[in-house]
Amino acid sequence: MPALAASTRTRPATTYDCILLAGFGGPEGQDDVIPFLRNVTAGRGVPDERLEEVSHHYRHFGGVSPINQQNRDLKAALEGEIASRGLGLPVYWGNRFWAPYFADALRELHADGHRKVLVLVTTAFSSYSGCRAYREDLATALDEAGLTGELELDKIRQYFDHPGFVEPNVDAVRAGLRELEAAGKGEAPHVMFATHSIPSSAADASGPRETLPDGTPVPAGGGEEWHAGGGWYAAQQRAVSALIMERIADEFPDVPWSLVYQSRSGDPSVPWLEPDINLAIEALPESVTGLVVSPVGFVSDHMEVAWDLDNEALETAEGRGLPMVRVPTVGVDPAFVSGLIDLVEERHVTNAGDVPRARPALTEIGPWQDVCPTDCCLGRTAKPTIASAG
Ligand SMILES: CC1=C(CCC(=O)O)c2cc3nc(cc4[nH]c(cc5[nH]c(cc1n2)c(C)c5CCC(=O)O)c(CCC(=O)O)c4C)C(CCC(=O)O)=C3C
Ligand SMILES: [Fe+2]
Repeated sequence: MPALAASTRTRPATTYDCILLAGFGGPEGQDDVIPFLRNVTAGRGVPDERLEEVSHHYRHFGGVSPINQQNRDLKAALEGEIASRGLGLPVYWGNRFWAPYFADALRELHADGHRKVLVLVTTAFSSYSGCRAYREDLATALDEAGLTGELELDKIRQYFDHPGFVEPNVDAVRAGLRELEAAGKGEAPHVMFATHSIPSSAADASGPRETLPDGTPVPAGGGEEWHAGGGWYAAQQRAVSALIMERIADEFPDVPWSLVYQSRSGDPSVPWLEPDINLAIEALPESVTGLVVSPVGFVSDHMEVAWDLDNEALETAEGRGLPMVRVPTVGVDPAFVSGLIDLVEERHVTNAGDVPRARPALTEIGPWQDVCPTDCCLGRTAKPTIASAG
């Protein structure tokens, strides 16, 4: 392309012609609850008692998970940000486990004439459940919609340490500590970063096995701090949690904190990431005067937050007379929305072969890879995926 054309352009070349917001999905009424849970657990051997137990969480809220409305709100916010930047990229929305399903969204965007899709996943960290499963399910959905080979699907990088994800979390934790202080409980606070537990084997297999995002080989033996215990999934979470605490140290220095896990399921004899948040709350020293819980592992205040934190963890804290403030997830915070569109623009330029944009990353382990190697977050079986190398 002639240099003149590039220099006179006011917006980067449009490499993609639409965005697909890829969500988890959730039930929207009592009749949806069991079919939704069967979708989530299909082929995983999750016992009926567990489905029964989880169905109560949803039943308690009228069978409605807040997650779909949260994704509708995020879609609208992304559309607003795209319009304000003059990017002209329509946003479609599809889910892994509830309508609108991925295949519905792919059929819709294909019928509208789109062919090059940039997928934006509603999870920040790297794991089978948070990255690869979305990529596998999109490959399956392409097949189901008869569109394999018709559509090109790429995915923005996992954004755990992108400023758009980090800054709202920093603000939230800071506000939580101020709230404890205002309530007279800020003398000896503790901060917990809560994230979804996953099987330890899945955690160990999270992220790339052979090649780091910058192309260098993964060190043998996993001796590096970032790779010690829980693979990349836990390493990313440790790094982001530490960063958030560093960011608030000007106002709240030396506040003790911990990374804890929630919502474990499956066979109790199979090891999952620990400690569970409830046990961790019980184990806090008597001297702690107040607890701030930040659900850093999630991007919206969906059921895992509304139930497992706002009911269960809160009850545990109340049980020992400990004031607890659960602070919000990024949701539709303008900084998060704008950060996601920065990530879209970053990819636009990269793929156009134009001058690469800065790839902001606030921890040493980012910026995360744009394209996952084939062995990244590998599950039990290697299924076809979108957006992987080779
Ligand atoms: C890492 C991770 C994320 C974060 C990344 C991401 O956001 O994707 C996440 C998010 C979510 N998980 C959710 C719900 C559920 N997760 C389940 C089961 C499981 N999650 C797992 C992991 C994760 N889950 C795992 C290893 C299982 C075990 C079974 C299996 O291997 O598949 C089950 C089945 C019942 C149970 O066992 O609890 C349910 C109902 C909802 C929707 C909430 C709402 O409705 O508002 C959301 C956003
Ligand atoms: Fe889950």
